[in-house]
Amino acid sequence: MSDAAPPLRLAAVERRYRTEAGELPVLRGADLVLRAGEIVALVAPSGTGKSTLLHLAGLLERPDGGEVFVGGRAAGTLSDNDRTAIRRETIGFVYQFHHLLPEFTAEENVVLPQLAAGVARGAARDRAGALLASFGLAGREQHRPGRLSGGEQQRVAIARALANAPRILLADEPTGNLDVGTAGRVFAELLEAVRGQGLAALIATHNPELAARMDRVVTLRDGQVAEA
Ligand SMILES: Nc1ncnc2c1ncn2[C@@H]1O[C@H](COP(=O)(O)OP(=O)(O)OP(=O)(O)O)[C@@H](O)[C@H]1O
Repeated sequence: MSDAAPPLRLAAVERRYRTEAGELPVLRGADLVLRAGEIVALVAPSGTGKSTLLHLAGLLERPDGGEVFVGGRAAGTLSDNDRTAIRRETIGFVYQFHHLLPEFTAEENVVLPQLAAGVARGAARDRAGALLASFGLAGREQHRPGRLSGGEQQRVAIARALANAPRILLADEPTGNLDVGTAGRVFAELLEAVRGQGLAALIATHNPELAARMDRVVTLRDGQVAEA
């Protein structure tokens, strides 16, 4: 991995879905560079491909054309196992709905991705505790998601995304499921964590006030990334 390379680069990325009505071209040559420490808002109308772009950027899917570079490595040439390893070690995800494992405690939800990355359980628990405390969740580590508020659940999901000290954070409407006041607070905490750790972030939101708190705003137009 080259230090000079940006954490994330999309080059001429294409994605088409096959539907009953025929082929739906969603991304048609999308280019995007995410520099180290840069927080970019992705603001575009519903159905224009924000989630699709985030899935491709996060190596959850492969593009139909073009290339995704993570830390300068072309992801298209890698095996599924290598892509999984890069995703686990380099990229953190936050979704609109927390997707926490309901039968596990808050702490376990933050510990598990670390165990998957080979971290010893003791160290993983220490890091989970510190992360949860940084999001105001000290004392709630042993609660299952069902016993936490929506804002608390989303804070645990953010802590989980940061568990393996990623270089890149990708978020799809991370506070879209919360009331306005809670959304504003959780979003501020998310940005503080991302800035504090010097991560590059790409965050899709429909909320222009939240977008204005980021470094740069991009949109999707005709299947391409454009400055907003
Ligand atoms: N697996 C799929 N198969 C077929 N069509 C899909 C699939 N996933 C997404 N689409 C279509 O692709 C387009 C882009 O979807 P996507 O979810 O990326 O948009 P979005 O900008 O994230 O929307 P929203 O803001 O509503 O979440 C939409 O028209 C959607 O219906």
